[in-house]
Parts: sequence; structure tokens; C-alpha cells
Amino acid sequence: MSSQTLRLLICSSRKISSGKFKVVEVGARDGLQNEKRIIPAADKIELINRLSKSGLSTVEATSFVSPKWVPQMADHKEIMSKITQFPGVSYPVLVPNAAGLKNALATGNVKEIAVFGAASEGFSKKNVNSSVEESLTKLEAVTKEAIENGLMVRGYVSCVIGCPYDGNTEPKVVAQITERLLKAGCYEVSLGDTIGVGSAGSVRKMLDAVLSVAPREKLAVHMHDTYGQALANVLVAIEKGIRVADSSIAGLGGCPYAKGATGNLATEDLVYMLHGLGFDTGIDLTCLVSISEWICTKMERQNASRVASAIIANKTKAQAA
Ligand SMILES: CC(C)(COP(=O)([O-])OP(=O)([O-])OC[C@H]1O[C@@H](n2cnc3c(N)ncnc32)[C@H](O)[C@@H]1OP(=O)([O-])[O-])[C@@H](O)C(=O)NCCC(=O)NCCSC(=O)C[C@@](C)(O)CC(=O)[O-]
Repeated sequence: MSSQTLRLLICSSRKISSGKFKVVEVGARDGLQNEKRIIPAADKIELINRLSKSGLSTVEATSFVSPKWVPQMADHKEIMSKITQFPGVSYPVLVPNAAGLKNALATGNVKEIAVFGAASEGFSKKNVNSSVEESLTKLEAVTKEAIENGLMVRGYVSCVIGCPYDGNTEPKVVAQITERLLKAGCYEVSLGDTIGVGSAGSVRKMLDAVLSVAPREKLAVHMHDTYGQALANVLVAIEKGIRVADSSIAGLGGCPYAKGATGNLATEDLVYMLHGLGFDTGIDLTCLVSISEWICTKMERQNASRVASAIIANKTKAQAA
């Protein structure tokens, strides 16, 4: 790290006063939705139950999307009927339309949903087969109906920095869509850098535009780590007063309709940084790392979390000594 980068980080962390920070774990949904091999429902249920015991207060569980579009999430009904819902933990599920809401409500176990829109036409068409405007109209109706049924609704905006089909995204478009989702009744909007192309400069510009129309308490960030910038981007959001970030255990994931995008920021890396800054997340990092090791062994994949990899390597060395 250069001395200039180090000075910048020290300066920005001085401005950050510690306090509570909410981590939204999206591994069981965003993390698994793009896996080619179908993960058995029993493994997903065990993952969600283990994550629920780590101190996380939100564990996104699954998606009530079309099984033809995302086969990995076809077991949504089984997941919602078999997970243990721990007190103090919420289990949002993604819902794209009225059919998804109907199916989610029919389980009797869904208390929170997440609706998702995009700031780019190309991605919206590929992801939900609708233009941005058509999709927002559907999401507004779904949000209204969900709230009438007593559910909490979170909103997502995808492609807040760039789109795999349309290129760079205008910050003012992200601001307009965020405003629409908040007006529709979403209690919070998560800003997704779906393909992980953002860096501190572009994320700062995007957040400045969004913060001109929405209070920081209603915002979260959802960073993918394709270019290794996700932690720096969350730090920019923290500087701006945002206190909620999404992440995925072991850095699993990526959207099936965003080719080339890697996983989300790893939860272990995020929590390590937040604890280093003095934030209270309520999360036990040792517990997270053991879940991370378990899921990577189960899925026979390399751990994308630098923090988990370092802690596991140290443990292995200590055991061998
Ligand atoms: C939105 C649709 C359904 C439109 O898909 P469509 O084909 O236009 O839908 P349709 O209304 O024309 O219906 C076609 C068929 O699908 C059925 N159908 C229709 N809706 C549902 C439903 N909810 N559940 C189950 N079945 C459904 C419907 O009943 C019908 O069945 P058929 O008559 O052919 O047998 C489709 O495009 C879809 O499911 N897309 C979801 C894609 C997705 O899940 N992407 C990943 C999540 S977003 C993401 O990862 C980004 C995020 C959130 O993490 C943030 C970030 O990183 O940016």
C-alpha cells in the first residue's frame, strides 16, 4: 500500500465515529443463485441455520423468482418451510412480481421481501424481461401489496456504477430509482455494484447523487469484488454515513444475468474491517470463518475471503507445530 493511500485511509477512518453497523448476509441467495451444480436444499438450510448463530441479524434466504430463469432457487418453498427462524434474525426473500409474492405469502413463513430494480435498460431486460419503467411499475405494486399483508420490503438497485450491456451508469438515474423505491414503501434501498466495476471515485459520485434525494439511514451498499475494490467502496459509504452493507460468506456469488461478475464482498473481510474501525456488528468472526471453511469444503471451491484464508492458514500452521 502506498504512503498516500495509507494517509487517505487514516484520514477517512478518523472521520468515522464507531457505533452499530448492520451486515446483511446474502450468501444463501446471491451467493448460490449462479452455481451451475444444484446445491441440495439440506445444505442451504444448514448454511442459513449456521449463519443465524453467528450474530448476523439479517440472512437473506432465497428468491421467489421463476425456476426457469434461476433453477438454483427453485427450492424456495422447502427452504422457507425448513429453516429455523431464530429470534432477532430476519430472513428476506427476493420477489420479482405478483406471482412471486403470492408464492412467498403462501408459505406463511415470509416476513420480509426484497424487490429488485436496475439503473440500466440492458440489465433490466436480461434480468427480469422488462424495461426499467415496466419493472418499477411492477415493483411498486408488489411493494404496496406486501406492505398491506404486513411484510417489510427492502429495495435493490442494480448496476449503480456500470452495466455489462450498457456501460457506465449515470448517478442521477440511480438517485431517481432509489427515490421511487423509497416512495413506494421500501424501508431501505441497497445500492448494487452488480459487476464490481466501481472504485472510490465513482462510488463517491454515485453516493453524492443518491444522498441528495435520500437520507443515509435508508441506504445500504452491495458491492461485488470483481476488481478488488469492494472494501474500499464500503469505506467510502461509511465516510458518507451509511451503516448497512451486504456481503456474502466466503465471497460466494454473482448474478446469473451479469456475465463475468464475481462474488460479493466476503462477509469475513467486511466484518474484519468493521471491527478494526471499532464498529459493533454483533457478529462473531471466528464463527463466521468456521462456516466459511465448512461451505467451501462442501462446495469444493476455493475460499474467496482473504481474512478467512489467512485465519484458516494460521490455524493449520498452529495445529501442525
Ligand atoms: C421476473 C421474471 C419471472 C419474468 O419472466 P417472464 O418469463 O417474463 O415471466 P412471465 O410473467 O411471462 O411468466 C412466464 C412463466 O413464468 C412463471 N412465473 C412468472 N413469475 C414467476 C415467479 N415469480 N415464480 C415462479 N414462476 C413464475 C409464469 O407462471 C409463467 O409460467 P408458464 O405459464 O410458462 O408455465 C423472470 O425474469 C425472473 O424470474 N427473473 C429473476 C432473475 C433473477 O432472479 N436474477 C437474480 C436476482 S437480482 C440480483 O442478483 C442482483 C442483486 C439483487 O443481488 C443486487 C446486485 O448485485 O445488483
